[in-house]
Amino acid sequence: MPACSFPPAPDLVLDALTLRFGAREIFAGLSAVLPGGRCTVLLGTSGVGKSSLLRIVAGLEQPTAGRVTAADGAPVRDRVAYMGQRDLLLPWLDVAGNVMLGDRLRGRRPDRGRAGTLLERVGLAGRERALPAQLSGGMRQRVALARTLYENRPFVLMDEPFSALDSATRTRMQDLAAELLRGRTVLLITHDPLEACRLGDTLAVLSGHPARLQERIPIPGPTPRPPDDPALLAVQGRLMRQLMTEAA
Ligand SMILES: Nc1ncnc2c1ncn2[C@@H]1O[C@H](COP(=O)(O)OP(=O)(O)OP(=O)(O)O)[C@@H](O)[C@H]1O
Repeated sequence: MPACSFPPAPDLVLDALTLRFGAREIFAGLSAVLPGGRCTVLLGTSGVGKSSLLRIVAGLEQPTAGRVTAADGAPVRDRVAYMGQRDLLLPWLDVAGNVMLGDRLRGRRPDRGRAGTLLERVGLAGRERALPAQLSGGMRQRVALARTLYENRPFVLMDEPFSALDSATRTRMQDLAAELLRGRTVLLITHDPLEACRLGDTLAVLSGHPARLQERIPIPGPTPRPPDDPALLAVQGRLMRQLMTEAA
């Protein structure tokens, strides 16, 4: 799979998004631009509204008000690859079938070769015929990652995509994602400050009730950053302080 088979993806524009569940306002009038071809990492305390925001961008949740558009004016929804917190693998399809599910749903001919290459890259070569029930949680998450990468979309939305992985596998999968998602507009949720600083071009913290996006933190230099990169270490300390203040 090429790192990016189209020009850098456009900005995503979040325009005055409001979300209410009953009387509870999760966020109100939230606006932001997610820079095109860049990875924005979204952090914040549990329950603040990160997944809801991601689902709105994915078109899976309707905001109470506001809208999400792409800077090129074309519709967003059919250009999105979404990887949720739950792997959403279909239990009756084998691993390769799950990776190629999108093509099957769209009535397109699946590309077995590309699915196989991606499964190899996520460390699951030889498991193409396994059923999801025969896999560990971390393996299932890597199948979901392969499926997301297989989709080859300009907008990629990922909700804690590496949470079930041991730290060595997690680091390898972060490297793979950074390589294969280069040039796409990515919004990635994580609770892991190191992961945020390895992968993010920009960090955004969502906090408060209703939630607001705090001042964004840019990190210079290409991703994935090595864990001892000086730019990473400087921002990680600042980020930790901010997250601890928000959680207090
Ligand atoms: N369909 C729903 N109906 C009612 N309330 C909901 C619904 N979905 C989410 N919520 C509430 O909205 C708030 C934000 O949830 P959300 O899952 O977006 O948080 P989060 O920041 O992603 O949390 P976490 O980090 O734990 O995944 C929570 O209080 C949650 O209970």
